[in-house]
Order: sequence, then structure tokens, then C-alpha cells
Amino acid sequence: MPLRIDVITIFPDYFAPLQLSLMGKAQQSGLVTIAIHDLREFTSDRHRSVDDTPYGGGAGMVMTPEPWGQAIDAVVTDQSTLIVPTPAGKLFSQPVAAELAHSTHLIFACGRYEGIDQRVVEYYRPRIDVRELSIGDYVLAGGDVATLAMIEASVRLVPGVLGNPESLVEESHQLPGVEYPSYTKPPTWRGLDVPEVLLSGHHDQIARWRAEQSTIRTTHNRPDLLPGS
Ligand SMILES: N#Cc1ccccc1Cn1ccc2ccc(-c3cc(N)[nH]n3)cc21
Repeated sequence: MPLRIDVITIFPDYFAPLQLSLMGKAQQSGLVTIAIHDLREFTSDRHRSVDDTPYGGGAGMVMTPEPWGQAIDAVVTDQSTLIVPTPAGKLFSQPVAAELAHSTHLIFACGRYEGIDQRVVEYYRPRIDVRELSIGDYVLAGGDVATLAMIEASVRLVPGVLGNPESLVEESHQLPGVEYPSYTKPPTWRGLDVPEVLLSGHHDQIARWRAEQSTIRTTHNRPDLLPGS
């Protein structure tokens, strides 16, 4: 059963990259189907408006609920998971990507302006799995880039999408800490040599060196990922 993804957005062109490279191949292989929907197709006024002023005052505009209700109703089933990117959401992570990769149907609601009327989340929460997700502690201009990131991180974990699932084992955020540095030809580049141990053929020594490098890198770049932190 392929993973079905429906993306609802006012900027469908943001998702053209999903036709390229690994994401494109995943769709051609039938492992994943991705459909992009223009939210404005679900408006009913002449101006195809999707936003209005916020109740309670404040800067900016808020996306009105009805176009979202019409758009989500057009694709939702009782197997759907509705994902709403927002700076206020739970943090998206590799374990969350793995969960999404094993879902049946994902609906991404890509907000803009100051976000989507909260009643959209409130309406669907009793009916289906709804997840408000952030991709990090910074504010984007909308949910589209966050959705691209979450789709790419999740789809690459769908069984069969990656040619060599081996490469999933040692990558960062699968194992505790971050991954070791990588090198390839030439053996010397602008006076810089590849670490000798990697050319030695001694696989135990190479494994030990890589484990040490992972710890050094994690300590320096991501001490929060060190065991016991
Ligand atoms: N909301 C909001 C908001 C609030 C204040 C100022 C600007 C925005 C823009 N915005 C509108 C929709 C939307 C969706 C997701 C993100 C988002 C996710 C992460 N991890 N960062 N930013 C931002 C989004």
C-alpha cells in the first residue's frame, strides 16, 4: 500500500522540487503518491480570499477556516493524519519522520500569513490524528518549506525508497550523536590528506576511529545529544 501524501497550499509551485531526484523516483516507483492542491480552488468568493483580520487585534492576517475545511474534506479519510506546520508545534525529529513514513495517508496544511484559524485543528482533532509540528526554533514565512523538509525526511525512510537501506543505519540522528566525517578520492587534496586509518584496510581500527570522531563531533556540535545529557 503506497504512502499517499496530499499537500494543501496557496503556493503549489513551492513543491515542484518533489518531482526531482529521490522524491521523483519514489513517486515513479509507486511507493509514494504526492498530490498538491491549491487552497484558492476551495474558496467561494470572487477574490478567492483566504485570510482576514485577527480577532482580538494584533499585526498581520489569519487564514480563514472555511477554505481549509473544504480542502481537507476533499481528501480526508479515517486513515488520514493531518499535519499542520507551525512554530508552536511539537519538534519534528527523525523518530517522527519514521512514524510518518509508516503512515497510510498524510495531509499537510501549509499555512501562510500569521497562521491558520485554530478551529481547523479543533474541528479535525476528534475525527483524525492531527499533529502540529515545528521543524526548529525559528520562524519561516509559511508552512511550505517545513512541509518540504518533513516530506523529504519521511519519504526517504519508506521501505524501498532508498536503494541501499544500509546508509540509513549510520547516519546522524539514527544512532546516538552525529555521524563521523566522510572522505573520498583524491587521497590528497590541496595539501590535505585523508586520515591514514581510512586507507589502512583495518576495519576494526576504522570502526574505532569513526566512533571516536562521532563522539568528538557530537561533543563539539551537539552536546545535547550525548548519552546522559
Ligand atoms: N504560524 C505562524 C507565523 C507566526 C508569526 C510570524 C510568521 C508566521 C508564519 N507562518 C505562517 C504559517 C506557518 C507555518 C509554519 C511556520 C514555521 C514552522 C517553523 N518551524 N518555523 N516557522 C511559520 C508559519
